[in-house]
Parts: sequence; C-alpha cells; structure tokens
Amino acid sequence: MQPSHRDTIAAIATAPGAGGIGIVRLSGPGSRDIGERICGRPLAARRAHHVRFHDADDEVLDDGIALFFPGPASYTGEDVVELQGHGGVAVLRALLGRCLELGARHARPGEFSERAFLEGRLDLAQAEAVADLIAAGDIRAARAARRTLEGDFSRRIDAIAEGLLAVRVHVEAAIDFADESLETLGGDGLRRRLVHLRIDLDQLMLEAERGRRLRDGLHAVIVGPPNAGKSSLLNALAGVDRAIVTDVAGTTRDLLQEVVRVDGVELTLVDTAGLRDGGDSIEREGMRRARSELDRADLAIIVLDARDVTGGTSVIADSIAGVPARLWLHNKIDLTDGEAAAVADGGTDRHLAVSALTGQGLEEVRKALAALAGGAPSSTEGSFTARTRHVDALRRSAVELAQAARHLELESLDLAAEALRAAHDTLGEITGVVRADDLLGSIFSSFCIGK
Ligand SMILES: Nc1nc2c(ncn2[C@@H]2O[C@H](COP(=O)(O)OP(=O)(O)OP(=O)(O)O)[C@@H](O)[C@H]2O)c(=O)[nH]1
Ligand SMILES: [K+]
Ligand SMILES: [Mg+2]
Repeated sequence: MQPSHRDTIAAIATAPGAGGIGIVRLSGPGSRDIGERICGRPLAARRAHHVRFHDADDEVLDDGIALFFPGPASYTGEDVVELQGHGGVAVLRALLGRCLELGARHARPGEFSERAFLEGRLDLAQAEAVADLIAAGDIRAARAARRTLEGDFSRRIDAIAEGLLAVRVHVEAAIDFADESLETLGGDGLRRRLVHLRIDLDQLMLEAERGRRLRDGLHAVIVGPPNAGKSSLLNALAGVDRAIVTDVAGTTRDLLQEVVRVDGVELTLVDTAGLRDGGDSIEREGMRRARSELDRADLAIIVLDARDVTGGTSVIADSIAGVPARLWLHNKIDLTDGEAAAVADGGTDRHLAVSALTGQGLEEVRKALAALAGGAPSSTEGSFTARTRHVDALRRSAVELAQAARHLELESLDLAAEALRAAHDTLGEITGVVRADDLLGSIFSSFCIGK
C-alpha cells in the first residue's frame, strides 16, 4: 500500500466528558515538531516532561505531561506524541485545535490502529482485538481479547498457513512432473499432511467459535409451547417484569429481547411466541419470527410444562434441530409434587427441572447458561476472542481444504492447487496478509476516535 497515510493525525484519545486527565494524541512525521511548538521546548524520547501547553498567541492553555515516542517503536510505528492535560472538554478541544493549526489533520475513528496495522506493528486480527478489548463487557472477554492482541490467535493461523504453503509448494512442483504418478511424487505424504491440516483447522474453528461467543455474548432464544412459562422464565432470569405474563395461551406475540448477566457473562435472551398449530394471523406471524430467530441462535432454551413434556415437544422439534446447543427446562415443577420428569442429559442437550414461579432450580439454570456462554471459568483459560468474520473465513478455508483433498484423490493436481491457494488466501484475510481495502474501512470505522 502507498504511504498515503504519511500526514500527521491528531485526536482526543480519552473518552468525552469531564475527567481528571485528558489526552490528545498525535501520530505521523510532524508529531514531534507540533508537540515541541505547543510545549515550547524540545521533547526527549520516552521521557515524561512537565510542561505548559501554549496557543498561537503564546497564552497558556493548560499544563500537563508531554511524551514523545519515536517510530518505529511506538503504537502506530510512526512518531507519536501524547499531550496529557486536564480532562475538561474545553481544554482538550483547544489543545486539539492548536494541533490542527500547526498542520495535523483530525484522525478518523480507528486511524491510529489502522496505521499500526499498515506499519506492520499489529496484524489485522490483533488490531481488531484492540477494539474488542476496549468494548469488553466483562473481565473474561477482556482477558481473551488481550490474548488475541498479543497474537495467540494469529500465531495459530500463521502455523496452519505455513503448513498450507508447504503443501502448495509440493503440489505445484508435482504439476511440473505431469508424466509421473502422484505416488512416486510423495502423494501419500501429501494426503497425510492435508488430513493433519484439516484437524488443526477444525480445532482452531472450535476455539474461534468459543472466542466469538466470548466477544459477542451468547444469543439464547426461549421457545416452547404456549403457556409453558417462557415469559415467566425471561422475567425470572432478568430480575425484572419485562414480559407480560398471563394464563392466556398466546400472550406473547412479538420477540422480546433482554441482555442479562449470569456469573459475569453477558448473554442475550429472546422471548418468543409459543409454538403450536393454528392460532390467529398475529400469533402465526409471532411464530414465524420465533422460528427465524432460532436460525441465528447459539442456544435454544426450550421451556416445557413438566406435567406434559411430550405433548409440547412435537411442534418444536423441527424448529430447534439446527441450533448448536439446547437447554431443556421442565417448568412448573411446583405443580408436580416434586416429581420432575426423569430425563437424561446428553451431548449438546441438557435437561433441568425448574419453577419460574417459585425460583426453584433457577440457580442451576444460571450455572448452565454461564457454562454455555463462555465455558466454565476454567475452560476459558487460554482462550482468545474472535469475530464472526474470522470464524467465517476459517469455515471457508476448511471447505477449500476438503475440496483440495478430493481433487488430490482424483489426481487433479491443477484443481487441487487452485483449492489450496484459495484455502491459503482465505486464512490470510484473517490476519490481513490478503485484504480488500473496503474491508479495512469497515473494520476501523467501528473503532472509537483516538484509538
Ligand atoms: N405454578 C406455576 N405457574 C407458572 C410457572 N411458570 C409460569 N407459570 C404460569 O403459567 C402461565 C403462563 O405463563 P407465561 O410466562 O405467560 O407463559 P408463556 O410460555 O410465555 O406463554 P405464551 O407467551 O402465551 O406462549 C402464567 O399464568 C404463569 O403465572 C411455574 O413455574 N409454576
Ligand atoms: K401465556
Ligand atoms: Mg409469553
């Protein structure tokens, strides 16, 4: 990329509003000169200077600390200056205004991190982790974003990309010896390496998916037959009377969303219209919305009346088939003489007995939700955050890899080489080795100003 970013940018780097300290940050070739003119003295590298900040008429705007980080060993890789003054809006605006008068340009959102990426200080997944760290809603998500920022995720991508490159080189070389059989050219070893790459990729995809849930929170949809107690459950978990509860079947028609925190993990709960055959046109629209909400669910929480478990299951079976995980709640156990239906847990399905009315069993539900949202605290040890974009790229790469294996089986080396190149490029999208400029724009524009 052309160094079109060779101008000097400036922005208020602290959150807007009043605060003890506020920081104006500069990056680019003019940073040092602008900083020194505002401070009225030379700035030594990586030293804290207590200075007065001056305006154009040499009036004192504020006093504070000035820091100069020469490139390339700075956040952006360019010369960076930080002016730390008092955290008032007027003072910081005046300080920023003075930087602009002296030749800096106002930074776009995320432009400091974008420069860090363009200067090779961070790869794309790491740069995204900066924003994820800032936005993290709980300490587990923050720690996981930190690991991505430190390169834990990128290193795993790079290792697979390296393995892929070696296989590509091998296949491309074999193409040049078209008259020999693939076996004599080490075809067996090639296939084995491909199998190993597939295993590594699948494992990374699982972890990235977990990392995505840590970042985005779990999207859980509450479904079940009418009157099973879905809205009562939402209210009980949210701790507020959010949804209307009545004994009339078909009370809930529209989707109702509530973000709740269980054990420090954030998850989105969506209450839906009860699923049954028939119903009026409004209720049927509600059921359609419930079903389409399930398409993007990480978890289905199926609420059944414990007194009639089988009766309620048949209408919902189809709708929940594609959801990655299911939590079955046998509700209203207060009406069953403590005789909760005997049901076994298995695989991605869990069964719990509760009463949304009395609160019995709710603690178990909270634990199960926390475990599903981020894994148990111990299982998030070492995990990193990822984004939907990353998971999607891993998935596409795995598809190409499977194609390559098939072509190799049929000894179609050209097609295998093509699929391997695609798999390799797709991985490169994650770290930004391969990139489209509009992708960069959409990633960095979601950052806050000054980062
Ligand atoms: N005894 C008892 N009653 C409950 C329990 N949970 C819900 N109910 C009652 O069951 C009725 C239906 O509850 P809702 O929460 O409206 O059920 P819903 O599944 O949202 O119903 P729809 O929105 O109509 O599909 C209400 O009268 C609730 O008070 C429970 O655990 N025990
Ligand atoms: K109801
Ligand atoms: Mg309801």
